[in-house]
Amino acid sequence: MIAVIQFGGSNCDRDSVQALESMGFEAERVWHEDGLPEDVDGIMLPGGFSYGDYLRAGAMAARSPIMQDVRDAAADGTPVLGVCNGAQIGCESSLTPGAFTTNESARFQCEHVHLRVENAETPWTSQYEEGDVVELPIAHGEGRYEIPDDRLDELEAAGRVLFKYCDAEGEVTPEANPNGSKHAVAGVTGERDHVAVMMPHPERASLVDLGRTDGQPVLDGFAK
Ligand SMILES: NC(=O)CC[C@H](N)C(=O)O
Repeated sequence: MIAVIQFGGSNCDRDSVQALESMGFEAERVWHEDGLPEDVDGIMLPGGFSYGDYLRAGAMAARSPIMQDVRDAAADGTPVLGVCNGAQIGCESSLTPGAFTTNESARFQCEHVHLRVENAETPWTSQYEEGDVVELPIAHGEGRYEIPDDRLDELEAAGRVLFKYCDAEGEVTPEANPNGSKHAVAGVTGERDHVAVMMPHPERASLVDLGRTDGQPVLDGFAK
């Protein structure tokens, strides 16, 4: 069973469960105060506005006791994927490096973007080829990836950048970077690649009925 953790203000938990179920996974919403069930095969931190994004997006949810269970499960090899607010929570709880902060535009942005697959050898990207261009939706006000330059160089060298924002041809340009993320980073892995976070929403592009399935390969990472 994949646990989709719900905090006060999460709003992509139902969509995430629906997308995962449509792909044949067993998935359940888990209220954070109830703690992590024992029989968990995967953990998704869904999008939304946990605690109203007060302090910094994800900062308060990261301090919920369930996040220690999530870190322990991740250390034991349970796959963890944080999407959007879940990505912010992932970074705020040290599952993944860096931080997501206010978009360069200082506005909430809701649009479709192109992403280039930087490393196709992670559970979340193994169904793509390196350099593939994927189209996924974004919807965030605090999606600008920030991290010290030398740390980012290390991550890039270690293949820990999953996706970069790019144009339709796969070129990484300032114009194609919707939020001003450093090096156009849209998603990174933790120390081990079964833990990953990304700002774009794969679950919003995983239902055949909605006409776009570019996100399914990401969610399929839970099966790896
Ligand atoms: N869709 C979401 O998860 C919203 C992300 C977030 N809390 C923001 O606006 O930055």
